[in-house]
Amino acid sequence: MIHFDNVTKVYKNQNRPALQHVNVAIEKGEFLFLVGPSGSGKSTFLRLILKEERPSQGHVHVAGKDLSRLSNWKVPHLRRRIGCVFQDFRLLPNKNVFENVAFALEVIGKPRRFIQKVVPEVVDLVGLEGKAHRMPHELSGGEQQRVAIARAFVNRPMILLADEPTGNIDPATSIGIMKVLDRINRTGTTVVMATHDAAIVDAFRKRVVELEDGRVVRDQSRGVYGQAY
Ligand SMILES: Nc1ncnc2c1ncn2[C@@H]1O[C@H](COP(=O)(O)OP(=O)(O)OP(=O)(O)O)[C@@H](O)[C@H]1O
Repeated sequence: MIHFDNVTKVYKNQNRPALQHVNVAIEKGEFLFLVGPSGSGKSTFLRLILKEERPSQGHVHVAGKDLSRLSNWKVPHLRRRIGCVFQDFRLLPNKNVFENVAFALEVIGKPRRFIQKVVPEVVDLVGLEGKAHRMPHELSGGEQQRVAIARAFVNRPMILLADEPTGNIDPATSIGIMKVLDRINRTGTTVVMATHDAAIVDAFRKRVVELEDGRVVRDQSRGVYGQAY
């Protein structure tokens, strides 16, 4: 589903590569934790999948397509098939839960009847039943992140990218967020989650790819956050 083929990324005016000779193959339906210290290249890895950045060397393939050969006009189509969740939720503050999730479908022209049907299903899936009419400021951080996940998933993307989704959330609530991501993964969506959250990584025992100075230093199935000796 996602293949990094000897990918090196050097940003303009930087000497040190953000990623160096990265080879990672992520298959359809996998759940992968991307870990590593600040500045190790995790966000760069995610941005390359979205074609927000281009590799300086090597190739990134997503869903069988080499992104370097993907025309610019096809990039919006690629991004539509990839849901994104961020540390800071990024909800529209003047829209309620239903409207925040519905908006993701409105902007891609889905019919109103379809929106009325699928939004409540996804709001329930993320555990916000009964809260569709709450405004973001009436929700806890964990609940706001659930809305952001619902919005990212409502179009049934093939891939969900999550960049530090539990970064602003207390540990107990983070477990709930992880369970939602796990539920989404079980529907067949490939999930890539960049995180510093050792407790989460240890509790969920998924594949772990660790970056250090832009290099893959570990690729372990059912890993834990620190090195398992
Ligand atoms: N747009 C950019 N221009 C120049 N350098 C950048 C840019 N984005 C990232 N970098 C550099 O690339 C390296 C990797 O950054 P990246 O954001 O991918 O790391 P990260 O692992 O996601 O860090 P964090 O956990 O702090 O988010 C860092 O040295 C960073 O300073």
